Amino acid sequence: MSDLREPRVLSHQPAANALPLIAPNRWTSEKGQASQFPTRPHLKVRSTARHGPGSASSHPSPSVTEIVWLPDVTRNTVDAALHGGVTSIGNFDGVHRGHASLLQQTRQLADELDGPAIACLFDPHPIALLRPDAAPKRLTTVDERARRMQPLGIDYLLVCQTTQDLLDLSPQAFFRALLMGNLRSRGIVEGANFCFGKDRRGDVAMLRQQCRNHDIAFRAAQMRLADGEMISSTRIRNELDRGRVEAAARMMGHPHRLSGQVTHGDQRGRTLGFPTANLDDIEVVIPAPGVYAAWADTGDGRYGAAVHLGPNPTFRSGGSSKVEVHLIDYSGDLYGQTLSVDFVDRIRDVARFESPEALTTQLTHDIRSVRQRLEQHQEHESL
Ligand SMILES: Cc1cc2nc3c(=O)[nH]c(=O)nc-3n(C[C@H](O)[C@H](O)[C@H](O)COP(=O)(O)O)c2cc1C
Ligand SMILES: Nc1ncnc2c1ncn2[C@@H]1O[C@H](COP(=O)(O)OP(=O)(O)OP(=O)(O)O)[C@@H](O)[C@H]1O
Repeated sequence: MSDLREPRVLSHQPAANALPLIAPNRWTSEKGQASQFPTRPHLKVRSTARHGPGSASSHPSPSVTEIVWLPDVTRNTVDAALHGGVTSIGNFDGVHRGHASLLQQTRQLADELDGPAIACLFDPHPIALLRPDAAPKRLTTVDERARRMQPLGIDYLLVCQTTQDLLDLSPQAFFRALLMGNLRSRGIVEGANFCFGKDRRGDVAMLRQQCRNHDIAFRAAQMRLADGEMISSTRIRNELDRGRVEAAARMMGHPHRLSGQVTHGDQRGRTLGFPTANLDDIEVVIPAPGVYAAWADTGDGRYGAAVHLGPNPTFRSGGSSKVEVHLIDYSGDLYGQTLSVDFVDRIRDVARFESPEALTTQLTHDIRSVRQRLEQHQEHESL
């Protein structure tokens, strides 16, 4: 059986904890006031590759996907470096295969027009303001989205603060404020189902017409399907809610990643022979309860991992739901660190065992299943 520990290589995707820390609510300054551009911190996502294979842009764009925060689309202006580029607007949650194909076309048109490639999203998710009870938990943080966009050649991720004023803009006013007034866009790329402006009244036909009126290039991206159905962030969330992490990964083109701070659990895991890192402060969707095969990234290395999501029904005190990670072939102290977990497959349901010994026997089987599954995954990845 091969060692599932992998040496740490500086890759295109640095570990989450390698990034500078920024306050959780970036739209609020320490005094509780919305801070004004350009005091907003810019987060640079570093990488070695620039615009993906075959790209030959002459535009002097940065070698990172830089996050730019815009608190008020109608009142604040962006830096001139973002002017005259190609823009694609959406939520880009999960940066799935449909988004990837759209963003690659954004890069391509930006190269043709010799301008920056810009992805633009709204934070918080508009539904959080419109119907707070229905707001979905996100698949990816903004930082993670930027990290995923870098190999696709996106120069800037513009994050516009969602406000009621912004949601009240008509499609025409939205087009004027953001795409003309602010970004001075020379090209726009969107998928066929794109809607914009108050009550989502603007559609692709209207956008195309507006672009024609203002001499802006417009390209409609082909919608990407999986199993005959359109890929969407909503569909991926639904798969994760059902524990189908493999189906979610197929649609995203990468496993679902969850990061958290390692905290103290009940200290029971080590007595069972399987110590676990308990994760807190998780900002993204947690898949359905169950036992999963995953890769865990400590910042110093990547390890195969058996992940337990849910309660510990075997123990009387185990009623609350937890995220527990057992790193295979690891010994060390992870308390206080950030740990990232990439979900590969679901192994089984959570069960109640007659005794701690029966649970330990099951855990031994689980680790074997996880190893096998990760070895297959590794082989598949290297093809
Ligand atoms: C791979 C794996 C599978 C697990 N499956 C179950 C399970 O089916 N039922 C259960 O009660 N606990 C399960 N557990 C959780 C253990 O009960 C838990 O790790 C133990 O109680 C330690 O808790 P602590 O980290 O808070 O000390 C599992 C843990 C791991 C790592
Ligand atoms: N499957 C897809 N193929 C190609 N483009 C897509 C696909 N899904 C979305 N897009 C396009 O990506 C841009 C961003 O879309 P957005 O992030 O809002 O989409 P989504 O994944 O459908 O999300 P949600 O499920 O929350 O509606 C839009 O132009 C949209 O048309």
